[in-house]
Amino acid sequence: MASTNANLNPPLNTVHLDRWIPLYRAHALLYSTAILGLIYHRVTSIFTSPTFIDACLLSSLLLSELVLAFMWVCSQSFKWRPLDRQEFPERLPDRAGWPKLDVFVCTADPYKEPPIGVVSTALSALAFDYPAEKLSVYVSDDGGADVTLFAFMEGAKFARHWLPFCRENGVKVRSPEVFFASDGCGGGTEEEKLKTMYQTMKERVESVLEKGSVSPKLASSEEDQQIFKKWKEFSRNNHPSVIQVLVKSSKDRDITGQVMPNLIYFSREKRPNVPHHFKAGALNALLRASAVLTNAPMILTVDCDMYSTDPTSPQRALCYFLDPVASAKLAYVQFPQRFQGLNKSDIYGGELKHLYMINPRGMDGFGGPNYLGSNAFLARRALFDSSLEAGNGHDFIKPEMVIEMASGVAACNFESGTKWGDGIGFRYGSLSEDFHTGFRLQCEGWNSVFCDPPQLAFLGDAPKSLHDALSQCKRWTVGQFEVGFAHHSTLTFGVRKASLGLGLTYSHLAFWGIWCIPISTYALLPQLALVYSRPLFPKPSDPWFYLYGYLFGAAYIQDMVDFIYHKGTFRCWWSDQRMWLIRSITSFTFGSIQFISKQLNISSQGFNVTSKVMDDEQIKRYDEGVFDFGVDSPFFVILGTTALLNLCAFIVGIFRYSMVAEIFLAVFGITSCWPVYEAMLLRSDNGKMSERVKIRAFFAAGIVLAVGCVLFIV
Ligand SMILES: O=c1ccn([C@@H]2O[C@H](COP(=O)(O)OP(=O)(O)O[C@H]3O[C@H](CO)[C@@H](O)[C@H](O)[C@H]3O)[C@@H](O)[C@H]2O)c(=O)[nH]1
Ligand SMILES: [Mn+2]
Repeated sequence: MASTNANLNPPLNTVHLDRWIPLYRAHALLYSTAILGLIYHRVTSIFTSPTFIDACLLSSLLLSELVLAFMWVCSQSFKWRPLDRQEFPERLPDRAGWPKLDVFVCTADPYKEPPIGVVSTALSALAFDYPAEKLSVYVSDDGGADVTLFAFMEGAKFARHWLPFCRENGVKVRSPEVFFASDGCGGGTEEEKLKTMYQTMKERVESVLEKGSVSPKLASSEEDQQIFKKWKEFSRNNHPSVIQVLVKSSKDRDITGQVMPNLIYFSREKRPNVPHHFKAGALNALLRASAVLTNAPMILTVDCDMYSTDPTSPQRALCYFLDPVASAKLAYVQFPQRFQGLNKSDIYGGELKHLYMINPRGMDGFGGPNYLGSNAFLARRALFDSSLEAGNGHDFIKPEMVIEMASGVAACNFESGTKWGDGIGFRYGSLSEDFHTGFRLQCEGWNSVFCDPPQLAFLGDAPKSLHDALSQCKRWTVGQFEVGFAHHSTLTFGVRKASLGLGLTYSHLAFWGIWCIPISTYALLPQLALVYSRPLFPKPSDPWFYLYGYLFGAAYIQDMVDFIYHKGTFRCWWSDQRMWLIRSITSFTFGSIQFISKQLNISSQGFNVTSKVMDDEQIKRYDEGVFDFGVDSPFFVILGTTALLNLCAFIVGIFRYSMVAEIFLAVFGITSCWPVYEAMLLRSDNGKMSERVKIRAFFAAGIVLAVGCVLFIV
């Protein structure tokens, strides 16, 4: 299929179906027959099992296999009709016909997200190759931090030099932080001058960050001084809305006299005891405030660490928004999230290739990818009809009045009694507001597009410590469950309102967390069976043995081929699958527990922002590909326990030849747990596992063995 657009000749974009689809489907057919065979075998062996305990043990394996089968069925829709798209920005109409663009950069904590990094991200968007009078960059500061505002005041001054420099030298990566950390572009003395300017600004910002507040002396004007004086009474969760227009397109010029885009600092009002709904709340407040100020029909959301690496990416998005057919119900154009500085084997699977590259292509075949929170161009009208809003894009006619109006809509109680967060704007009720918002939009009949051009568009930071990576995944697990188990569930509502294919893909993501059941079972039960010599799987002489072998082998091989086909390497695939196992027994397990306690009102945890700072030693370890177990975390206790049990099973059961399947699982467990043994027994650096964690792991392993003894022997 090559669907071209009849109205436009030549088209702005084209779509092709993946050429391997027949192969995927043939394999799916074969594999599903094998799954049915396995379930049949399990059920019959349960009914013919000699004792009640045997029946229970086999039933728990059956439960695990049913979960795996459910996840497999859902995942098939990613493979059913993946799409490849191509855009032709050179065919876009004249710039005069382009819509306005508002960019939202979110930050939440100056100590976890260094302000200078946020400024660099914002500058990379400010320097987009886009008509300056149509572009506005907003930074949403949920940390309500004066140092962030200070950093942006400095950044605004720097931008006057930076934008023309990028334009004149054809710079691609327009984040100054990244540009100056690299070799630059051979821009001569001008480049040297800018580098010094940037370094000075960075040092000023960092010294303010160290001091903890901006002394009014640092402010460059009387007016700015007044602003920082007010901050004395502000705290993170108790302050009025602050809106500062730092660069004003209608008035400010860069050093070459050219028009500049708007740059606006924004921090919504926050009060204790008024729920603020984390990032979704911030985006909604900004959605309203920006409607008053600039009201661009196209919005780009980026996380503070996701800078642009291609100044022309808005033009790619336009290839869909200006296409009369594709744009009719288009809610967003999603670019992939890619990450910088991953080590060679990507030990923590930070690339998340399935999540950010493979799955969205698959969802595109059914109406579009989920919204990934960052790197997405959204149609404002899909989020809310801004013509209803007071103000409505005043282009700064009466500055004081307009700012007052914008502050009014950013008030913390503005939303009470309205449909904001439920039907309008970014959706509340899930810690994964991006997942929830995309899902609901698609259920309402909106489409999306996955735009993955050969030229990288955005680059960001992935967690580079094991604990951070697992905590982030735990938050996602809770957030996705909140969508999966909601009244408007992905499985029921999604399948009905969006489509079967899309409903299943969303369900696959929403129910990730239940992978903890099969993986934990497979990581413990066959190993106990091996220790106590009580087979759970068929012997190699039994033909059913080969069915299990096929199911395991084919799943792994398909995953590996898929990974490598999508520009991966074998080593990275190995890390990716190992991290999936690690996440399953840690993040998914704790996430599930947290979700349940939240439902039962026992406890609830908010949005724990991922830290974007690390100390030098941590960075060195990461770069060398060495795992970091250096914090006391319950995640590591579970990992230690699992590693010990697999080792123990292997040592005790190595000669039980009739239990080949169980021995294989133990060996597989040991191979996957190798970094855990190193951290427990062989290492002496600060990233090793602490004594406390080790003792707990040994203790827990002992308890599991004792329980196993009761189950298998008594
Ligand atoms: O109360 C909050 C919490 C977070 N953020 C911002 O949200 C973004 C994402 O936060 P981060 O801690 O980096 O979360 P990640 O898990 O890395 O982010 C992924 O997952 C989030 C949902 O869980 C999405 O919002 C993100 O776009 C997606 O990249 C950052 O820019 C934060 O500043 C806020 O603005 N307010
Ligand atoms: Mn992030």
